[in-house]
Amino acid sequence: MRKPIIAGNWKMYKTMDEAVSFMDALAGKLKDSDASETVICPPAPYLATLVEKSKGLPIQIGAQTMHENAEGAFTGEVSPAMLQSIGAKYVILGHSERRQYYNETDEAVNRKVKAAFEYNLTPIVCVGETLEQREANETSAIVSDQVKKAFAEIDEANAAKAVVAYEPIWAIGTGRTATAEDANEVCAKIRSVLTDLYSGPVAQSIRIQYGGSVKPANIEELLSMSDIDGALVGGASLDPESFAALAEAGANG
Ligand SMILES: O=C(CO)COP(=O)(O)O
Repeated sequence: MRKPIIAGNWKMYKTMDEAVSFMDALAGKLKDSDASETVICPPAPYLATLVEKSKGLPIQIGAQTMHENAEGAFTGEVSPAMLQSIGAKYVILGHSERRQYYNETDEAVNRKVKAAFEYNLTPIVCVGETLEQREANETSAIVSDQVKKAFAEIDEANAAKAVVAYEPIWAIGTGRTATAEDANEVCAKIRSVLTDLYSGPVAQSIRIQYGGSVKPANIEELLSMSDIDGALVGGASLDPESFAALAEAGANG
């Protein structure tokens, strides 16, 4: 049985005061349940504060990206060792915005996935096709290739802990969600690629999220699908009421 995982990706939103108010508003609204997991991925300057604020709450804190090296002369970057040292537990890797605006390649994503495991961080590995690719019927090939490259040389023990997020690029921030059936079909394809790479039980234990205009109004249908084990949420994770509703759906489903 896979635990649903609801993760909020705040992207480049909120001031420190707003981030702290969000955590205060969320406290008491989340069910402390072993049946699901809830994660917030704030901008880097708020990570350490939010790790402190999350203590005693059923919520984990994750980063939105990281460098692949533990340290070095990489001005402006944040390393996996730094994230581990402040108590972050998750890291989003290969988000389509990182791939598009910061030229993150599949090979770079793979190096970061390896680094995440080295520092005991759970990677949320993002994959997804553009609208053009979907219209050209390339979704399955593109997403399969991204998954294979992200998991290259990752052993079974680590792979079993990973989270994969299927985020069709055309559904991000557009209000256009993939239908639950279409999203599930791609998530099932991802699981079949993972079954080819690893043993069946490992592929069955890897959690696969859907992301792209997820809201309280559509989360239950998405979570009811056989291969969707959670959601990676942008816009609707910024408001404590709506994020709490998403987390509640995760805990119920
Ligand atoms: O990119 C996303 C999460 O990583 C999805 O963003 P939206 O939920 O705003 O569409």
